[in-house]
Amino acid sequence: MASATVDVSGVECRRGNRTIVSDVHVHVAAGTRLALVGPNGAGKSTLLRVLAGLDAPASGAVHVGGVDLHTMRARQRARTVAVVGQEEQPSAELTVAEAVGLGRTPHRNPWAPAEDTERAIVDHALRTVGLGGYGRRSCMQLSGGERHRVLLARALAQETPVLVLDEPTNHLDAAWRLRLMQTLDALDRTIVAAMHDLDLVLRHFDSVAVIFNGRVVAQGAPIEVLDSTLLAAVFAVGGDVITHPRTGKPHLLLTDAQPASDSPEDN
Ligand SMILES: Nc1ncnc2c1ncn2[C@@H]1O[C@H](COP(=O)(O)OP(=O)(O)OP(=O)(O)O)[C@@H](O)[C@H]1O
Repeated sequence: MASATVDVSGVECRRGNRTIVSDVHVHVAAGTRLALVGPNGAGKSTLLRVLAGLDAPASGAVHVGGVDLHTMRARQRARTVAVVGQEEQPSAELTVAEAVGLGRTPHRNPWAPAEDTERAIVDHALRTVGLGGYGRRSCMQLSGGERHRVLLARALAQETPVLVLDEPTNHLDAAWRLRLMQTLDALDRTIVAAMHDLDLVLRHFDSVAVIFNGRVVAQGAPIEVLDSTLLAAVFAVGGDVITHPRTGKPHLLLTDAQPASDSPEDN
């Protein structure tokens, strides 16, 4: 498994007859991490579903490693992109190991019994998300954060060159947020993730694409893109990047929010 480039060219996403996101052009270099950010309802999840191959674009194309994702057969696509959705839950009827083992489906002959190497991959993925001793437990007996870590383990076990994650730090406690980011940092995979925590984006992503009103309004290195002008215009918040006095790393401190508008935007 090697990481792969992701090229999004002229993508438009629709829900029914409504255009949610249009004219998206993004290049993600192999082995790098791109964060999609934007306010609630901006279109991040809608775009991610297209980038994961779950939905077809209304126009434009997504190429992974130079191959059109939406013309791949299902098995090839599942060997190319692993995805964890925002509200996804592992099936309550499965044990933790079975739920993670689903990530191996695209690699296995469905009639073959689980081999040692397959088990080792599942065990390794579980240990990576801190659930090493949980394999035989029912998914029903897990907390919300643990269930989310099962889904991340399933995506890791899928061993795809590309990971698509919709708000992967939601449901996670403070330590696991940081551990997850450090785990993603260490992976040689191309990662596209919708993120609300802009501070984590600043330190853990190579690039950021800002979606606002269905358009990518800015993209580039997080430290350059997430300045106070953009925070005010897109997120309606004040904020500044400061350097941590001990680590020397940049942190984004949000200061205040502008009053909310309560009129839904219908386009
Ligand atoms: N099935 C649907 N049919 C019609 N409109 C939809 C549907 N799903 C989402 N939308 C609309 O599409 C827009 C984008 O939704 P999306 O879930 O992609 O936003 P998001 O940026 O991921 O938001 P959040 O940060 O709240 O998760 C929203 O205005 C939403 O109301």
